[in-house]
Amino acid sequence: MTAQLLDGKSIAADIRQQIKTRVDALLAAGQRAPGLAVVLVGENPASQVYVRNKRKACAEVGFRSELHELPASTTQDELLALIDRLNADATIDGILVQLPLPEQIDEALVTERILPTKDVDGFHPYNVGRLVLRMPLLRPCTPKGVMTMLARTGQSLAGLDAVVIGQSNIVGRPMALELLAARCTVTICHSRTKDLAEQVRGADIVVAAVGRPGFVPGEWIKVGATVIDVGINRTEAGKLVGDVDFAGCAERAAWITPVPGGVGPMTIASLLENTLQAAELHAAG
Ligand SMILES: Nc1nc(=O)c2c([nH]1)NC[C@@H]1CN(c3ccc(C(=O)N[C@@H](CCC(=O)O)C(=O)O)cc3)C=[N+]21
Repeated sequence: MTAQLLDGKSIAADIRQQIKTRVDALLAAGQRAPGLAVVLVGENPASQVYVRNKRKACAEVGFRSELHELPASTTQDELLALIDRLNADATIDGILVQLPLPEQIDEALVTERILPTKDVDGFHPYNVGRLVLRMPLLRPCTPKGVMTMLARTGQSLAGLDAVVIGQSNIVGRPMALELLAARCTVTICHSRTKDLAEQVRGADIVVAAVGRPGFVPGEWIKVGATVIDVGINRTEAGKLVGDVDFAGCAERAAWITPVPGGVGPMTIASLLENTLQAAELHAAG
């Protein structure tokens, strides 16, 4: 392997340390700790793992977190009523409703019910619109975490060709907007893209967010490119693998993120940053 590792686990630990210092300063000034409410509906085992990791990270930096576990049979109105209560709760700065939700619940409607200043996922149309207009308030966590990692390579992003594979609302689209704001030339590829290999071959930055194990082979990677793997796929053996062929891509890339220990921990670090930012917004009134 020739690529340097973009070690999300270690960058995320740095960020937690910085946040903890700021929380300690808040507390020393007599202010309350930032508070995050996590809402988990149903019993998706992967969601339970993520939620546990998020709450552990909160505890580490001195945030208060509360978990609202609701049965899979929860109605949309019951969930909306909980969000209304959390919106009105002055000790709660951030509300995270873990996705996916059971099919009887409209995710878009739930997302829109969260106050934009408590929307620490950055999924509310208000926050999406702010990002489109290059005046972001709360930014989606995964793309924000990727931008933090890209900054750690020390390279200037202006003028680089970036290819984002995947066009989801939570990763691909906001990722493309972040890269565009950083003055990359951005291409969003998806299942109807005519020649994906050709697009990726020209890219200085490749962000893979497709949800298919090993989807991007090493032969597609331009020598010296930066490869960001957003995929989290669990194999039958219970192993966690990304969307790129790590060994093959690492032979050509200058920088690459591992899975696990790459984008995942950065997503959680960004959630902590957003929760602190929301607390500051709420303290300012
Ligand atoms: N409202 C909402 N917000 C989210 O941010 C959200 C969500 N719903 N639904 C599910 C996805 C997924 N997601 C991850 C976060 C951290 C890791 C993570 O820390 N991964 C570790 C491994 C964890 C493991 O062992 O499974 C790593 O990559 O090293 C993974 C995935 C947040 N999501």
